[in-house]
Amino acid sequence: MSTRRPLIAGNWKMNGLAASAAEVERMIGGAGPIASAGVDLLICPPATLIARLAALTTGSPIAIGGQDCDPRPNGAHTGDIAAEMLVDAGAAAVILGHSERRADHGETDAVVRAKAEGAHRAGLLRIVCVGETQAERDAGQAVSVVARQLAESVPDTATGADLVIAYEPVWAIGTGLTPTPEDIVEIHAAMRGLLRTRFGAEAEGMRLLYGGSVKPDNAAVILNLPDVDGALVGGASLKATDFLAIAGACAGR
Ligand SMILES: O=C(CO)COP(=O)(O)O
Repeated sequence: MSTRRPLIAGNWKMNGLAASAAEVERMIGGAGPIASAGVDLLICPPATLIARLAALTTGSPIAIGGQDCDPRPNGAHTGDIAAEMLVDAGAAAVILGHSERRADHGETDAVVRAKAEGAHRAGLLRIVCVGETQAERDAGQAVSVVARQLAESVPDTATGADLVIAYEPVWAIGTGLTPTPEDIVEIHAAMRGLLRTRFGAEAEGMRLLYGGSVKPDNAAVILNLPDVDGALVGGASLKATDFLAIAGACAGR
């Protein structure tokens, strides 16, 4: 068993209104034993809820994060949010390069890398997402696509303490489909190897999350795989009971 602290992170995507605070209150209510078992918990709501939920979770085991940030610290960029603003609102982490942003907003590896530099400047934990499409997997390119994204999206400043990678195969997101355990192990082992080659001993501290249709009923199998240090959970992170069940499966490893 590794010494890395597992992380269960929830990505709420474009979901959540002020009333969602009640769900987070329920999460706080069940988080104690999970945190005591050494599992880190993070919820990444839409930007509009960061300050509210950061205030709510202060003193609890649940941290709050953003879902994106601009690379620049401030300026005339209407609608964009700097990493420093996420910190100011109470965020401790940020998700970067999610496949939905890569697809919806044309984010390239170079853009994701610049955003990760911005997050570093602001002192945020960076969760960089990688993952192949169905067509890429069918073409036998899953490992090479992830290797390229890892090489080009992760900045040289990455450390074990401030970089998390989330492997999220695009075809597994929101579909109820997941890779086989063997396929997850193959990708995570490849990622660990590439990070070791590039970052040496720092790579041992970098947490590798799996994401894509993680649910209470598959969490235990996935979270017990080698080099899986937690999960990035979409739909199931919107409900306290599901999120806590997944995190509980992690605590029980
Ligand atoms: O994209 C995801 C998390 O970032 C995964 O979403 P689902 O868990 O809803 O498949």
